Amino acid sequence: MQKITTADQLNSFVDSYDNFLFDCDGVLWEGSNVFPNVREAMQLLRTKGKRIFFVTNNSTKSREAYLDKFKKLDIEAHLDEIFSSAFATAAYLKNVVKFPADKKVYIVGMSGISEELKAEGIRSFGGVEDDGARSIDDITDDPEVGAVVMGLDVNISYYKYCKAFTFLHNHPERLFLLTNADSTFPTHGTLFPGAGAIASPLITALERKPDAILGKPAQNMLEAILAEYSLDPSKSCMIGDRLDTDIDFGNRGGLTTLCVLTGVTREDKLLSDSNPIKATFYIDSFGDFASLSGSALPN
Ligand SMILES: O=C(O)[C@H](O)[C@H](O)COP(=O)(O)O
Ligand SMILES: [Mg+2]
Repeated sequence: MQKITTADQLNSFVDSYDNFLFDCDGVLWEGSNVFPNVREAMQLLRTKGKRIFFVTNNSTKSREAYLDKFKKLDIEAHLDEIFSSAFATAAYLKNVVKFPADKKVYIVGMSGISEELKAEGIRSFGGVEDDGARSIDDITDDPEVGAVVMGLDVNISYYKYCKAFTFLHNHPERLFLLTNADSTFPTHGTLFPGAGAIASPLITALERKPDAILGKPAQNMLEAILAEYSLDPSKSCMIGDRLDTDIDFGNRGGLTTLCVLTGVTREDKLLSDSNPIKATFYIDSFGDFASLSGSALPN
């Protein structure tokens, strides 16, 4: 695993690939805080004619909402470049499961999931509608439920767990899907519980594992991107901050991988003998693409 620290190493790295797939949280930004020189680094790649894709496990926003975020943060992005675990989950229900029209999905998560399901013509309920303090007294089963989908939910509650449990307990025929299983969420200058941590209480209560987890490292999104854009994996690089999602995702797909140290992974963890997931390369930050090549803004 080589650390990129010089202009020559960076130029040789960038010139070796045509396509760059970016994780978002922990690579480009933390919340709405764009890391230094990210805009300039992204512009450098686009100026060199590189194909850019964004592949996020964050299911709280739809692709449209992510496009708005990119615009607000002044980072060039196009809708067909954006892939999220909410999108992957909706596509899985539509194209793989062939989810029946007379069934609906109960969501524990945020608007990204309901909006992507709606875009695929799949009926859903719950999500942000169930936010706030609610009584569990009136929770009953609903025979129309065909699946429960869980993702990062910053407004999680016992009420939501009870509803999801009710729809899945003693109903093995109903699908239990996670948009992603990230253990932590890099935000507010620290780490908070992630989507995987949010799902654990329900998994424990049900004594049942999810039927599918659609985000990275699952290959669903990568297969969709490679096929849709006829990308050559050997000329493609996945850039991420989490080893068990981003880097594993790229390694499994035969891509080169670059780990950045601005998110959840620390250099000592990355380099430790106990770490089973190795990246091809690593770098302190994606913004170093600009600072090393001399196209960074002055501090
Ligand atoms: O808990 C989560 O959902 C993840 O921490 C978060 O969404 C990761 O997003 P990504 O780093 O894949 O953009
Ligand atoms: Mg990340």
